[in-house]
Amino acid sequence: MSHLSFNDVSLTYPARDRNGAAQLVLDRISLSLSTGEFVAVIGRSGSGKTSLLNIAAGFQEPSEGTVTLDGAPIDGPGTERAVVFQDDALYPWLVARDNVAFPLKLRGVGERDRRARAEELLELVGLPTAGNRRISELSGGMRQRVGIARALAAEPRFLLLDEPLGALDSLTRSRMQTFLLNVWTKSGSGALLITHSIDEALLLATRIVVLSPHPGRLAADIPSSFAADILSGTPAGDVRASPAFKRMHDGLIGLIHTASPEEELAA
Ligand SMILES: Nc1ncnc2c1ncn2[C@@H]1O[C@H](COP(=O)(O)OP(=O)(O)OP(=O)(O)O)[C@@H](O)[C@H]1O
Repeated sequence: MSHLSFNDVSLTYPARDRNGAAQLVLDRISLSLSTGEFVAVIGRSGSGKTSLLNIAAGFQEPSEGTVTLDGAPIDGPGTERAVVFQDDALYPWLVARDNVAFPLKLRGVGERDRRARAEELLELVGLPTAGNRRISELSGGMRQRVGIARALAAEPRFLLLDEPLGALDSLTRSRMQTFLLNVWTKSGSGALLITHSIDEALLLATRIVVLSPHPGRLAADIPSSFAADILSGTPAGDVRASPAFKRMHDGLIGLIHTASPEEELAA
């Protein structure tokens, strides 16, 4: 089992100009994520969710504290942590298969092996016949699946997901939530999901972390069992309709309220 840990992580952005003030965005965050866990981070806009993910990805250095992978400090991006963004960021000049195979090419995997692995991954994400299709011929949901397949190609220990379903229509988003849950279970990785949707956090996560804004502080870290219900076959609609789900949903809204009373709530 692997562990990705934030140890007393703070982040301050410098003042934008001479008259501005430096901005403390994350304040002493300590949080650990293991493979086999799915942690969703929720909180008001500006609470530092994306900054937290960027630090885990190695795109942004913390001002204080460290992020460690199995005890060793990370000092930049690495193939053991794959990132999926809201915007799929695929290479439009490559067909779907070559997009998925790209990280393998970087690793020096031979053409035949990368092709076979890319086909396997496309099958895993439910696109067994899309290998030769151009990115422009794929729907938004299909593109996100290709993006997820590409993220899985390097066999990362952790998937860092920044609103990966945020740009999809609500029907596609619901389908993709169940899909993402299944792919995550099969991959054996750990997942860190940034989402604006409390509903999505409840359906997918084994733990829900709430950040309070200005500066971002850890307001709550709560276990959740609805993802296990979905994985054992309960339809998402039934899970959502259960009194326990509604109670937890209301509880999280209350928590975000308490953490940021002056602001409007997430949907
Ligand atoms: N590169 C940057 N330079 C200066 N300030 C930044 C930078 N990136 C983000 N910020 C500020 O840091 C704060 C946290 O931003 P961040 O994007 O991490 O929050 P978030 O919770 O993900 O927000 P949202 O839900 O709106 O995406 C915001 O006030 C933002 O304006």
